[in-house]
Amino acid sequence: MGFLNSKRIVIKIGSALIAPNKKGCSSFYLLSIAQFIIRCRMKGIEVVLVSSGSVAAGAKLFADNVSPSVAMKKAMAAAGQTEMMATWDKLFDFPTAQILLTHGDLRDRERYISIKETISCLLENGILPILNENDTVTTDNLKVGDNDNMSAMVAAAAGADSLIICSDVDGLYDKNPNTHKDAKLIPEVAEIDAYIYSIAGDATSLVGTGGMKTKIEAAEKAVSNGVHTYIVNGFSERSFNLLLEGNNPGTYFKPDETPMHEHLHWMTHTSTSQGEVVVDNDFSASLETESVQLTSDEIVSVNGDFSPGDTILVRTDDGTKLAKAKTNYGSCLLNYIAEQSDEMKLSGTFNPDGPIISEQNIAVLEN
Ligand SMILES: Nc1ncnc2c1ncn2[C@@H]1O[C@H](COP(=O)(O)OP(=O)(O)O)[C@@H](O)[C@H]1O
Ligand SMILES: N[C@@H](CCC(=O)OP(=O)(O)O)C(=O)O
Repeated sequence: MGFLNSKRIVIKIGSALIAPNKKGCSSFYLLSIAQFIIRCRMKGIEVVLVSSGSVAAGAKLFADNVSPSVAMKKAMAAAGQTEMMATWDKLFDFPTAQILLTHGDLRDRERYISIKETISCLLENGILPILNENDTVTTDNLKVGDNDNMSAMVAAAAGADSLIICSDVDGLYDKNPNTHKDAKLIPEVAEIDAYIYSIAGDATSLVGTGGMKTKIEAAEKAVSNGVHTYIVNGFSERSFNLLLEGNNPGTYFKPDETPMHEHLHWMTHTSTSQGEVVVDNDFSASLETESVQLTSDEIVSVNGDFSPGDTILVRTDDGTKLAKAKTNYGSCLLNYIAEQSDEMKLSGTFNPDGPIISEQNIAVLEN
């Protein structure tokens, strides 16, 4: 089992564990989680914490909080975040650090590198990084939206070997255990396929976001990065004891044997496309070969506004998503290339500064 051999882990804690029933923060469940973190560190395992709960923690401060507006939820997050950090902080006798992120930060390569470097520097200095989404400044376009997916992105940024997602149930069941008494726990998932997604439902608790669906999305991101991934019951101290004994307390997702290269993983699972290039079937066919190169004669059209270095989606006219790639050209120049005469495009030689996308920067998507 992978966990005990880990050098660095990410542990994600859901809202229900921090602020059960939206009545402010409670250390009731956090005590055994903090003990686990301390014991990991004593074993030499570096720990990064992704903690939800700011909205749930702040809710009690707002009079009419039954169906809060978006603005009120952001205010709850701002108020609850300080209480949540203070609650964690008093459980440790080593320093903690707060990192608040949006998807806008994670999908920008420079800011992503900065996050990576900060996390590593904190760990090297014995400080526990505690991350959450910066709910107050997010917009629909900028947010990850749930901390399950964010924890997988953080696991990649941190270069973690294991991701432990602590929830309010024992793991992934063949159906929602809160609504089906006969639901059975699935101890191990070797491959995340359509069946696994079909059994993963939404949250049914008062405070959770995303339910099992976002945990499966997170697991998919993590295993493709070679990360041992677990969904465990964070209410139970037993889960943490079992992990520390090298056993699986919930559902274990086996990591891919050949993890994606770091940059390709970031492009596929963290970055979002700033625009798209529609290509012909010759390019689709070339994806099956050893040397993939997009030439000007294979471009059908260019959509969106992007700059050199941005991530773009490469797709066919019928909408099939072929690849995500880092473009060496901006949309203006690619539009110009796409509009050239057939003779010029046929030569495929409009290449003043090298290839349109470089082979090592193409992440082929599975359809
Ligand atoms: N197949 C399933 N197995 C386990 N839980 C499921 C399943 N489908 C839906 N769920 C729901 O997912 C919930 C956990 O997700 P969520 O409430 O978002 O928790 P968290 O706050 O820990 O992220 C469970 O309480 C359960 O109601
Ligand atoms: N950023 C939000 C948490 C969002 C979220 O994913 O919540 P959860 O499903 O409880 O992990 C908060 O701090 O309230």
